[in-house]
Amino acid sequence: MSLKPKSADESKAEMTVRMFPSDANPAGNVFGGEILRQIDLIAGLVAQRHCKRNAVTASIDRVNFLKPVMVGNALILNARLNYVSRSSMEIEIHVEAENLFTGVKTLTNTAYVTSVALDENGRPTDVPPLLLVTDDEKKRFAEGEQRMLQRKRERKQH
Ligand SMILES: CC(=O)SCCNC(=O)CCNC(=O)[C@H](O)C(C)(C)COP(=O)(O)OP(=O)(O)OC[C@H]1O[C@@H](n2cnc3c(N)ncnc32)[C@H](O)[C@@H]1OP(=O)(O)O
Repeated sequence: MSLKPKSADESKAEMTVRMFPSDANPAGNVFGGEILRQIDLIAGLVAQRHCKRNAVTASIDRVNFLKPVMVGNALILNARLNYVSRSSMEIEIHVEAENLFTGVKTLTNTAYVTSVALDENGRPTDVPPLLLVTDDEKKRFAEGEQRMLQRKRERKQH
């Protein structure tokens, strides 16, 4: 039975978390690994909202650390699906740090996560197609497809 297409708006997510001293690296700003953890968390949430199944992270790539995040900042993560193939889903994540004293928000990170939906036996399984409505959604999908093909080429080289 073919799965009903779903829009990216149905699964998109925003998450805000406060950064504490326990999230810091020895230099005093937020540890990159903590930001990656939050990226992985929100990507998994978006993927499972879309496929309504267990989904695992297959890759996290093109992670940019553009500016440092300070302890005390709120970390605001926005994530949405760009592209889906048979069992894999590409999620784009943008991270901003909000200075809670000034309200100034700074784009600090961008990343792509690929999640793969698994069936009851832990094998990759079909996900609903992505419903593409706007020109922006069609552009994101086409670019996501190119990145997926590039990832496949790179995996073959390993
Ligand atoms: C949210 C979490 O914390 S999960 C924990 C961390 N993640 C994990 O433990 C996942 C460990 N990895 C795995 O279990 C496996 O490698 C899987 C499930 C990701 C892929 O399994 P494979 O047996 O390689 O499956 P297969 O080769 O059929 O590929 C399935 C799909 O995954 C995609 N895929 C596989 N490996 C990767 C990768 N490294 N990067 C991106 N996509 C990938 C394939 O392109 C394919 O996509 P498609 O079905 O849309 O065409």
